Amino acid sequence: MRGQAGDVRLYLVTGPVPPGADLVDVVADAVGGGVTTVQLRDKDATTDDLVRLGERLTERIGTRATFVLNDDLQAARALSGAGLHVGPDDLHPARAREALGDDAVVGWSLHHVDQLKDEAAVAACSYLAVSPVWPTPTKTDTTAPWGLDGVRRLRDLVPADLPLVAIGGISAANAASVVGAGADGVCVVSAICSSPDPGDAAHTLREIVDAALAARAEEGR
Ligand SMILES: Cc1ncc(COP(=O)(O)OP(=O)(O)O)c(N)n1
Ligand SMILES: Cc1ncsc1CCOP(=O)(O)O
Ligand SMILES: [Mg+2]
Repeated sequence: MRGQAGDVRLYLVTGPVPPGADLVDVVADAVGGGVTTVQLRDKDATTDDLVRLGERLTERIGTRATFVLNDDLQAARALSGAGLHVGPDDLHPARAREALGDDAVVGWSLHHVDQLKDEAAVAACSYLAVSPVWPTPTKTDTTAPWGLDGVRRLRDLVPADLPLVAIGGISAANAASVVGAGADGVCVVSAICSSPDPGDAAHTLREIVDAALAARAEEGR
């Protein structure tokens, strides 16, 4: 059972915000600008920290965006309705599905094409993520970047009804090319979190993604 992916068109993964800015305000502005899914990611936070911050974030976001935790199943379980994003070195997606139930959003990063041979994992997921498309200073411990050819290759291999998002080095300058290559949504950290105006950055990205999805639909792809 895959659960519902929710709307993955513009997917914000949290990261460092400029000095003096509050992450909750940044995320709220970004959701106001058009972010459809928010992932709380802080590799240094404890489960308690994540739950406390998750409560503040979900209170501000309400039902305007899907909310997902990175890596931490316990934190996801503590936050009603939260989903979980895992990678191949984390909890297996089928275990996350069992723990969170049929309706939860469960996402899985694709680092290697061989991961698609794990049918139980793919079947448990609400979406898959091409990770990373390009190298990025935001996360340096990645496997080799897929590039746009990798996005095309994975879109051909992943079941057509399973949303495929893309992450890593994506900005307003290249988001359309990622959607053109077959991604159903783009995930960003710095393009929004490092922006002096996160709401405007999200609005610009959302317009680009929506236009690229519409162009793809018109071409019948
Ligand atoms: C949407 C999305 N895609 C990929 C990742 C990376 O996950 P992972 O490979 O497990 O690496 P960490 O984020 O845990 O460092 C992601 N978090 N979100
Ligand atoms: C969390 C994560 N997973 C793969 S790349 C990445 C970071 C993406 O950050 P940015 O959008 O700033 O390139
Ligand atoms: Mg992980």
